[in-house]
Amino acid sequence: MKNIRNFCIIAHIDHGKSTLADRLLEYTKTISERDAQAQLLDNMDLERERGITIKSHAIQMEYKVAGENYIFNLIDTPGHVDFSYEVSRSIAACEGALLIVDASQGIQAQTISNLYLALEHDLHIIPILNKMDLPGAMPEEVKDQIVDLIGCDRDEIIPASGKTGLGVDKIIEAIVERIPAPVGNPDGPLQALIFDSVFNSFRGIIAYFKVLNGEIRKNDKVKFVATGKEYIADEVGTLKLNQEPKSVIKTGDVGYIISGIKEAREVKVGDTITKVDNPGEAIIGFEEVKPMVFAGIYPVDTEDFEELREAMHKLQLNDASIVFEPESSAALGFGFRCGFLGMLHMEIIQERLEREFGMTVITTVPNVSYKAYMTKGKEEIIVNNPSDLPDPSKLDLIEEPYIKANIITKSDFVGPVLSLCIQKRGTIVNQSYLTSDRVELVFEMPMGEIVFDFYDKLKTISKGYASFDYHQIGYRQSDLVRMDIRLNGDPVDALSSLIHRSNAYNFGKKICEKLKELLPRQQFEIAIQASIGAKVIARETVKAMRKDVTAKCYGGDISRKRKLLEKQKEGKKRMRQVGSVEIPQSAFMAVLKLD
Ligand SMILES: Nc1nc2c(ncn2[C@@H]2O[C@H](COP(=O)(O)OP(=O)(O)OP(=O)(O)O)[C@@H](O)[C@H]2O)c(=O)[nH]1
Repeated sequence: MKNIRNFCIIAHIDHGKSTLADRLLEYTKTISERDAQAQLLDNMDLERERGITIKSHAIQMEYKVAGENYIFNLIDTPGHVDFSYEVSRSIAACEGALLIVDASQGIQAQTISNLYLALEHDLHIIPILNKMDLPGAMPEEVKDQIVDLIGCDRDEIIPASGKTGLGVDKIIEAIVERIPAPVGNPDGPLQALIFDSVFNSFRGIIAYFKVLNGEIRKNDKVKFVATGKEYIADEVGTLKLNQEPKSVIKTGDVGYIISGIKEAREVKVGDTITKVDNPGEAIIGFEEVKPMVFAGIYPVDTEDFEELREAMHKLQLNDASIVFEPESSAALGFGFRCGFLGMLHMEIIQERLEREFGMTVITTVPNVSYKAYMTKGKEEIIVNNPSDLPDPSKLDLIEEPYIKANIITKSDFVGPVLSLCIQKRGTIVNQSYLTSDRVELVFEMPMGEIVFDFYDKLKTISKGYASFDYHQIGYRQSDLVRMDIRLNGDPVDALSSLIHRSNAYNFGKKICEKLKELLPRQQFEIAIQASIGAKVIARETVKAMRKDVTAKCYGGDISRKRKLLEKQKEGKKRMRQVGSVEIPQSAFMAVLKLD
């Protein structure tokens, strides 16, 4: 145990975590340079393209220092806020963390939030100044920031470059010298923390764990505490480039278990593995991950509903964090109301549906999860879909989730960032200067306001010089109303939204204007209205027009005429009918992109 080092790498997105991890793997000869495809740790296609580590992974290295053999377990953590619970469990499995800061960018919002998580778990921090090879590197300035942030000595900071390999030897040395060995009782009852799981189509779910106490052997009868399920440990082993089966994984070490589990839902990150006889207690800190953002997903072609259902089920096999239930919409037909960890997670699912299953889908306006309390009996109702909101006359109050947002930007942009946040109903709770021209702003704001376009706007107004991170801080009462969109009097359920009363007028007006642009003229006039209850708050009109697609075909070429009519029919399939009005698919997406 004394020669094991468990550590993770924490960094803001794109500060070079994966690249540096590759260098460590090469240096310890865990992989040869030839094996090192662009970035080994991100092995999901989508991840590589997006350059975001979506799922955390772990890999073991062996290295000899001063005649002694060491085992390094590197636990990779996802960098995006949507996956923060996974980050916290990965961190809980470590004793130390490499804190990577891009020398040309300095400390960013996620550097800080991940650092706090690491400090909460008492990890030893090794600060690393990465990308020293860049001409824009500002080592002295960024060192100041790091010293200010974590209160370390200046010479504890290791200058490095994932590109040139600078500093990798120093990092290895520091891992051995500065990160403490794991502690635990090898003779105690088994307690192993699950920090991740992956799906393998041949072997089922593979759970990654760290043994805190006791040991786990092949063929042990084990129990997963939170789910209460029992399994036989068909295979345990360590994670090298591939899985290496072992007969036992002992206290302090990291490994994997395969036990014939078919569904991701049965393996919960944060759960404890113990033995059926002589069980240990659950490790504290387990939380059920809850979806934060909800949206409807509908097949473009209504006939593909069953196919979509199958695809969703398959996705759920390897991504337990997505939830869905069937719903139907007058405008869109049959589909699913899906819950996601966040906006990025939602985009990923949408993309996977397209790529892996060839499904094109319509996604409705996303919303967060609200709590409504009835006047009668104060009954609490969870509202994941605006159309589920009970009649306002029967409602006592509505609550919405709030977040604490951390924004780091240049001092030039403090004004615009402040006004954006205030416009999004945020209140500032702290403002502090990290250096003379970098400011950290802390806001409390409704989560519903950031699901739309907050991040894009923030990037635009700050010319890219703002980083943003958040965590939830509970529910607060709010003056929320349901706004409906009507076309010639018929409500389009898929366009309903829950919104703060003060924003309703503006938002309603914008949607109506946008729809006016998007609705093709039809043979009658179309009234587009935004309403709260019976009260109309905005209105636009699309004038009537008779569109004769064959008008261009003077002359009598019948085949050409037929072709045009066919084309029109094909187009119609992609339209949705509400009452008498046809709505193009793009209209459902367009509300997401309101300026
Ligand atoms: N010049 C230079 N570029 C680097 C260095 N390290 C990484 N990069 C580049 O920076 C970009 C981001 O590197 P990654 O290793 O993917 O960053 P990451 O932190 O793992 O990113 P996420 O997984 O998205 O959080 C890539 O284009 C790398 O090629 C470095 O030391 N010097």
